[in-house]
Amino acid sequence: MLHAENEYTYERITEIKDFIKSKCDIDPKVGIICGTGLGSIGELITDAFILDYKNIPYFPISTVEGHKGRLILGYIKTVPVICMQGRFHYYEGYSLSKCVMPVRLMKLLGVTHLIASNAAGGLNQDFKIGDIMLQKDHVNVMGFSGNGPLVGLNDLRFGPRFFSMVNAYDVDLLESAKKIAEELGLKNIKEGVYTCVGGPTYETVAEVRALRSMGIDAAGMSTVHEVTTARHCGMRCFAFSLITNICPIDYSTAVESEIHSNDVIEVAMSKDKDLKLFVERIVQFIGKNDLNSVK
Ligand SMILES: O=P(O)(O)O[C@@H]1C[C@H](O)[C@@H](CO)O1
Ligand code: HPA
Repeated sequence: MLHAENEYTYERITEIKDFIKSKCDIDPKVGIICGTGLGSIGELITDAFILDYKNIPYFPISTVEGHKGRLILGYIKTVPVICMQGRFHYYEGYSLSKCVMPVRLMKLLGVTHLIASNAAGGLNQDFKIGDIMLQKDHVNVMGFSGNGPLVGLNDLRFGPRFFSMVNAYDVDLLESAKKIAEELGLKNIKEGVYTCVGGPTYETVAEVRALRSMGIDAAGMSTVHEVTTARHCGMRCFAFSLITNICPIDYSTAVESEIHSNDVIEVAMSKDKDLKLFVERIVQFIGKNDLNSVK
């Protein structure tokens, strides 16, 4: 099968990078992607320089509720950061290579660490609404059919043609995040495997059962392709899912537990305080311990 050419070449993303550099002289080291309803993480940023996506050349726009569509550069506890207050999803009609363009932009701006967050449905029936699942791994179900962000010609300036996805979710960052959560007294921390479904539909009961049998703990509509792209260009990654609903695994309860996108946003926003503190401490940890560790 022939794939459409990726419009976001190295040269084009360099143009976007140069545009941002011409407006703002912050050199971000940590990139943050806010999930649905989790945009308040951006409020942590001081000396904030804010760009609406619509004012950045070649940038797509956010079309979903719960995603403001703003790029913020600034500092979290003296660590220079760049934050996407709103991400791009495949179901919005954007190709996966378009969805991940900002990750490559972050790389060209000097980012070494990515923190990705998302709202997700719990497939693991031991999970509860409001749990924070630290991602230890993912299953790239969209990739099983050859749909991935790196399909097409490879540009070695970003990374190699083939590479390992072992340690995609950096073990040291994961362990440190667990300790930070404990120190903060966050009780609802879980660990698990995430997958990205194409969306925009939520899962059928049969799909929940199938995904669960593959060892997947939470289903969402993002993150997998972002982390894949970040690893391709050598970033260290940490990701977490806020469990906004439990996916029904039984037909007898499926209808009464039917999910609505408003509930997703509401649950995400209700965890605002804990998640801001959590992200702040992780960024601080990276700033103190890890910034020079990227090979
Ligand atoms: O951007 P994320 O992955 O947090 O968004 C999730 C998946 C869908 O976009 C939306 C569903 O309600 O939330
Ligand atoms: N499935 C997929 N994506 C989601 C869900 C879900 O149950 N909840 C929030 N995002």
